[in-house]
Amino acid sequence: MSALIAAENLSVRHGEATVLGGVQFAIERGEIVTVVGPNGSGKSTLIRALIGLEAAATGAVTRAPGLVIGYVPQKLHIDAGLPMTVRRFLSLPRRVSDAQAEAALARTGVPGLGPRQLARLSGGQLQRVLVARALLANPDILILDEPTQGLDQPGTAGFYRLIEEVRAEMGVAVLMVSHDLHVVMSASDRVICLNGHVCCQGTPKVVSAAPEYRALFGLGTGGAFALYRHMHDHDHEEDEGHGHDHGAPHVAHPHEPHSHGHHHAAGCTHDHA
Ligand SMILES: Nc1ncnc2c1ncn2[C@@H]1O[C@H](COP(=O)(O)OP(=O)(O)OP(=O)(O)O)[C@@H](O)[C@H]1O
Repeated sequence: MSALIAAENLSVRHGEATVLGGVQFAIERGEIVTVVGPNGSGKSTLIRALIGLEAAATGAVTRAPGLVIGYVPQKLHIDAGLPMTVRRFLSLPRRVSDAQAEAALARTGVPGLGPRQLARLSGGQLQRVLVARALLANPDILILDEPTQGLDQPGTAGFYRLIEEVRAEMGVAVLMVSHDLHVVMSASDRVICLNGHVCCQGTPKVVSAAPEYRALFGLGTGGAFALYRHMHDHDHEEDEGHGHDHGAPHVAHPHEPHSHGHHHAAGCTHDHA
């Protein structure tokens, strides 16, 4: 299958500084891929380059012909003095019917919010409204930059469950940036660990075991890796986790779980630039 979107040896510069170098990856239809990395590692820059808001200094971004991207920005700058209902916001930039608007709100778990003022929503409600708006374009891929920033732990876990449900229902691919390592590890098919370049990428299991990842995030065996393995070994031994409700993260078992079969990761590229 050809990729929906791919970065091929992508570099991005800001002035003299190379912010991203030699980035290589591809996202296939229906995948949930998460980008992790420390502050300033180029995550937002990568997202902006993928949607065409930043130019490539070298390399290229390729998109499947006719690709529709549903973009959920990191921050929405809402002027509190400007009245704007959720319903009106959902019709920007493209007018949608009341039925379409309500269906999108219901799908993202916030039915009936249409008449509410955008500026008065809670952080979690606003995120869901942003996803609802992105889904109205019927995208092939949702791209979200730190969608759970400012949400509490249950809010974050609930948001990731929503993303998995949307993927299962609509077959949409998802690329997101996140700092919520534990949830990322349970809710992503693949993780890309970024630090100015791709340190490593692959399944959560492979990435969390990679020395590059551990050096950046300082996780021992009791961290996200153990959590991920626990959930996967006990919840669904043989499948890839598509469409499952993983529930809230819980404490890992101390015993060593047996390994199981899905090692389809790209593995780690030892390409310290
Ligand atoms: N418009 C710009 N001009 C110059 N430098 C920039 C610009 N935007 C970002 N940078 C720099 O590029 C680097 C990567 O920034 P970016 O915002 O992509 O990182 P990030 O991984 O998303 O960080 P965070 O986790 O803090 O959101 C940083 O060093 C940042 O200071």
